[in-house]
Amino acid sequence: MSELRAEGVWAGFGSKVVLRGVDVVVRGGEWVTLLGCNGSGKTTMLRVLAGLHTPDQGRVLVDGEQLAHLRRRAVARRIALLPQTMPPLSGLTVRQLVRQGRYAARGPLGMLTEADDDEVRAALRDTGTQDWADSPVGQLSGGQRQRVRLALALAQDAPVLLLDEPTTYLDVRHQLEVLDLVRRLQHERSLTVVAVLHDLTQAVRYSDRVVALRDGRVHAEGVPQDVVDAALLREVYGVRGRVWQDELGGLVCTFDGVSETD
Ligand SMILES: Nc1ncnc2c1ncn2[C@@H]1O[C@H](COP(=O)(O)OP(=O)(O)OP(=O)(O)O)[C@@H](O)[C@H]1O
Repeated sequence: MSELRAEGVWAGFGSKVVLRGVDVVVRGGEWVTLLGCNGSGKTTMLRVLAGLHTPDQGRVLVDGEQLAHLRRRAVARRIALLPQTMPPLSGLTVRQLVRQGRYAARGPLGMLTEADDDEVRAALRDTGTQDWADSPVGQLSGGQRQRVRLALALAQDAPVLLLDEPTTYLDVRHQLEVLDLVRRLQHERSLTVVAVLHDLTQAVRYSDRVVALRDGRVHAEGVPQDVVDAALLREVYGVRGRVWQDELGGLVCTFDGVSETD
């Protein structure tokens, strides 16, 4: 199980400061969800955690090793990222694309072995994408493509999985299927998961802990039941709403409107 730790991270784009001294600890095997309104820095934080965006100050450690001291491939063996957007997928078939996940771990000149193909098959099977293995990715629907992209990240077989809005484009059934799948893999493969989710009910249901960002700082963190409340809706999202427990014990958020105070 891998622990991911960000210490005092400041990061941005040129003179634009996005993250202002963020500390986040994700313990091995834990699922932490980053919350926050549009533009609050969630994607930037995920990219910092993936070693793809270099902080201006502070550092990120995976199992006590600084990402900045690891080679790109060594990072890829430890951390896989499902990004929010991907470049156009050209004419690759689903299998060819998912095999790219193995090259991320092996290097572009590395030969793929039977064991690599087993990983690819497992990723296709686990995401329910094996029926499209020989179809061009470009011919799939947005939701089907999203599941293929998850397969690509899983094929990397890294102990840390970072997911930037993994349920985008998915209908509600496939949203739950993907989140259930990630939770199953979290337990079966002892994955450490950091996700960005916009649906608060889902965030509460699937996360061990949540970290809410506001103006580039950690505004609140903890177990979801402690953190997600009406004050968080107002302070972090600027909406009036209620958070209540349904008869099955799950937290549900109901929104009444945009807050006048924020
Ligand atoms: N490449 C870039 N160049 C300049 N500014 C950027 C760039 N990428 C993001 N930003 C800015 O950084 C801030 C944080 O963006 P980020 O994508 O991290 O937010 P987010 O919380 O993930 O938002 P969303 O919920 O909309 O995905 C925003 O103000 C955004 O405009």
